[in-house]
Amino acid sequence: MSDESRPSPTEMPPATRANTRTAAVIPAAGRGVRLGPGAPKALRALGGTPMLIHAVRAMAASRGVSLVVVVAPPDGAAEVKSLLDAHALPERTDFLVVPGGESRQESVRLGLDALPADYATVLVHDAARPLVPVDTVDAVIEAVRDGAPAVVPALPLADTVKQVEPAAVPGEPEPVVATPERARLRAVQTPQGFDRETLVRAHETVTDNVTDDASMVEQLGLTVMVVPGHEEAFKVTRPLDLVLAEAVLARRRLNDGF
Ligand SMILES: Nc1ccn([C@@H]2O[C@H](COP(=O)(O)OP(=O)(O)OP(=O)(O)O)[C@@H](O)[C@H]2O)c(=O)n1
Ligand SMILES: C[C@](O)(CO)[C@H](O)COP(=O)(O)O
Repeated sequence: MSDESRPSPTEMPPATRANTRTAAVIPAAGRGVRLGPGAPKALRALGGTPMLIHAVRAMAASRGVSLVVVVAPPDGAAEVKSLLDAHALPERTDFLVVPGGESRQESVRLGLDALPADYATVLVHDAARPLVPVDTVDAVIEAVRDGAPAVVPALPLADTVKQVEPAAVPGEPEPVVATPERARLRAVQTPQGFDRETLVRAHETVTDNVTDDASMVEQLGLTVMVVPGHEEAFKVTRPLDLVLAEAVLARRRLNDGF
């Protein structure tokens, strides 16, 4: 629905208006094992500021997001609360901090459990994707509000992908069993956007441990829609990703003149 055809908030009946509210859940409870030893990944510095603060700002930059729920490392909720207090964040946005769980799936569920009743749209955004541009966030929200039960931002792949028979011994050559048609493949990012009831049902129904919320909705038999992702929404997973993130941030600061 375009902005012109959507009723303005004051024209909507109260129930509908309340139902358009969007909250962002940020799972930030991971250790970051693949990044190497150190503090939990979300608390590590990027351009001198914790990665989590960048991710929170990226969500709060969208005028569609009025609540951010940060899912903190299990023993780090107090530290995360202090960090949010210490950094400038938009006044129009509310913040909640809850302790996370053993898996990403559990952390997201704990974030969902903390949501007040009047949020009908939920974004789930990795703290490990600190540089997602606001246009990507807005595109995901728009597609959910237009009626999709689940929306993911995604990019076409740069590399050909092979499906293999995994080697019994790591590092040994692996036989290729298929080459999926690259034009039909997409690399999925976050924020992923959901009709809240759908995401809650997915988390209640899917018991095998999956890291991608949208794939849980697929398991319900519902269609997940894809909107264009962004190169700068990459996930900081390994050490080289942190080098790239520092470079992207430095370029932004240069372009912004500070
Ligand atoms: N128990 C967990 C595990 C992961 N996450 C979050 O899920 C997001 C995506 O996970 P990933 O990048 O894989 O982070 P880690 O699990 O920390 O990474 P690793 O597998 O390298 O330890 C991150 O923001 C991470 O903090 C979480 O909230 N709770
Ligand atoms: C949700 C996600 O970021 C989509 O690409 C991804 O599934 C997270 O996976 P990870 O195993 O936690 O890195």
